[in-house]
Amino acid sequence: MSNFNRQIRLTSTMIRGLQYRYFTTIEGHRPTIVHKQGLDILHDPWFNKGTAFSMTERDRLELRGLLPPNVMSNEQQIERFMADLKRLEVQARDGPSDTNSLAKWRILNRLHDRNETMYYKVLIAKIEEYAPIVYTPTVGLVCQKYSGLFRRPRGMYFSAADRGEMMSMVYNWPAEQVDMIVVTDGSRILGLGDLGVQGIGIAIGKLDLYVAAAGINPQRVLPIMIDVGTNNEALLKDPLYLGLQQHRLDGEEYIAVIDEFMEAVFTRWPHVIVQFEDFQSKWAFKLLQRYRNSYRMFNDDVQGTAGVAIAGLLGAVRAQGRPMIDFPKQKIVVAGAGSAGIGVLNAARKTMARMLGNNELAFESAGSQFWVVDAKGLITEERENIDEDAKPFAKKTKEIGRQGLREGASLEEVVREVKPDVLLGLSAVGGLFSKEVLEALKGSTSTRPAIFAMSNPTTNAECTPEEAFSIVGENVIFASGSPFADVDLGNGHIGHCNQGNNMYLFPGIGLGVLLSGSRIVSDGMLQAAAECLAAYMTEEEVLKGVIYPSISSIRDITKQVAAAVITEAIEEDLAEGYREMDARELRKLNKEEILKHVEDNMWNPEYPTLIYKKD
Ligand SMILES: NC(=O)C1=CN([C@@H]2O[C@H](COP(=O)(O)OP(=O)(O)OC[C@H]3O[C@@H](n4cnc5c(N)ncnc54)[C@H](O)[C@@H]3O)[C@@H](O)[C@H]2O)C=CC1
Ligand SMILES: CC(=O)C(=O)O
Ligand SMILES: [Mg+2]
Repeated sequence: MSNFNRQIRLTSTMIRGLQYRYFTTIEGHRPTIVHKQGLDILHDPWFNKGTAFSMTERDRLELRGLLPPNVMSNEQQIERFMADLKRLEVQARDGPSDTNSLAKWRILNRLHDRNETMYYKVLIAKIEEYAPIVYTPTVGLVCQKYSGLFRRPRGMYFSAADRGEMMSMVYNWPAEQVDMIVVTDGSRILGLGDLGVQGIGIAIGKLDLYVAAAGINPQRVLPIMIDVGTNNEALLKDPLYLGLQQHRLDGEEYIAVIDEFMEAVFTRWPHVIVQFEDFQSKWAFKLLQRYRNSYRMFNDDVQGTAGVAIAGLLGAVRAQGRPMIDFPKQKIVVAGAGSAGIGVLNAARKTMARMLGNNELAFESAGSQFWVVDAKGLITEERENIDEDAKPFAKKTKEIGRQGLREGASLEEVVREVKPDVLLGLSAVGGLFSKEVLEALKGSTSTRPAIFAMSNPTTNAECTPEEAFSIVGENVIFASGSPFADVDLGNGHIGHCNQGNNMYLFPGIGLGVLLSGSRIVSDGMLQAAAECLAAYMTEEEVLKGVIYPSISSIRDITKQVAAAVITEAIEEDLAEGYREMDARELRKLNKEEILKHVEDNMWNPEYPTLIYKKD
């Protein structure tokens, strides 16, 4: 090729490259019109790009001179930010500490308050590192200290003092459209109990995952705290506590507040989805039954946790080298009969019953596979004042007599006599799976017993992976609610620590419900989400004891879960569509197209080109 021809070819390649960049800029990053300039832009976290404003944009927005002259690329900006966080890691020579984690949370939170796009860029890119900061375990610490940490409000507060006002105050929120609300009354935050108004931290953390994992637009999420008081005596006495300093409302008064809140948010945003989070068990089930057929809502602790547990339990069966259909043969001991434990028990029983033929006999037979232990020991039909929700799982006196057990038997006794395949903890009691309990589990009839220490945060885990692998054996399957590092078992063997947390489902459930346009969240949609998560793991992975995916793939898992939820909504004739895709269009899509539709609707943190126009 002559030099001339080479030159022509090079030039046309360059032009094609330029055209490509030009067109992708137009297609992918439509300019955004802003009505502010100068410092007002820099102080608005939604539009602020900090040092990444280009020179032309600085001119357009009257920013010239308000920023240091060197324009940074996105990558350089993140590098500068990370250097700050890395310095903290070097300082923490003794490993992660609460002080260190809180310092990281502060740094990230400050980034959120000045540049939201970059905050989500960092969170998505480094989700493995920062999910434990914005979510469990650090979010627990943040909630405990929230009255001191509070600087800028994030979300809305509806209090018992706002009765009669909610329908109008909901219009104080600036966004015309809200897709996702996470609401708590702060009565049971993780395993940390009643934290009152400070519980808003968990709603914020969950919504950060909605943005990072499900690509819900951060301008359309709303964390909400319903402050009906607190029964936490320390907070009631603390002069710096930010919430209502009165005991919690109860009974009809409490329900009236929640009813008013639901009516207000659904009146302003009829398409919103409301996720109930960390309500004490006493109310979790009642509110779920009250609203689930009339509002687009679900309870994450009851329903999200159940789906994640089912996926893990099915994974454990596969890890034993058995087909999933053998699930109904598993003997399962559950420690904890609160919202999470009972949610898991109901879902696991239904799953087993379906596998056994889906009739009354199958349902009865499935029930006999569970032994439930709460703070008073084994629950049997002899239990006085038994909770209605726990009643279906109370053991028959005759049956447990044959097993050498009795009402109130200790967890250790139950594990020793039952020799279960699975020991699952949702008790909020750190260390409940003591040396004695784990020793008893060594007698399990399973080739590969599974331990789910699902309580949060880390200090509330029923046992650590080190304890599980060292006491029960290297073959054990282990999952915990909060993240733990894998365990080096020596000889090149690694004991894998799975994170069994509802974060693998709630973002996909929310996104799927949103895009399907279904007016309710049906059991079938939740089941489809759980099955999708279970099927995500390959045979090779589960045989290695890996029953949940790595959090680094959470955006992909969420996409798949959302697609499964939409597909089920279509099958159940519940899909009504959302925005430009109505129900008729949605029904025409095949599997691949549904996945693409989900992906196309996931928000990505990219700086838009800003153009100024006078108001
Ligand atoms: N990994 C995950 O995705 C999730 C984990 N959780 C965790 O589950 C835990 C429990 O949540 P809820 O059910 O809402 O709480 P809850 O307080 O309503 O229930 C706790 C249950 O544990 C029982 N319990 C207390 N002491 C016990 C003991 N010594 N032995 C056996 N049982 C005992 C209680 O009697 C009660 O039935 C929390 O730590 C929470 O963080 C909850 C939802 C999701
Ligand atoms: C993970 C979660 O939802 C909980 O611990 O309550
Ligand atoms: Mg929760």
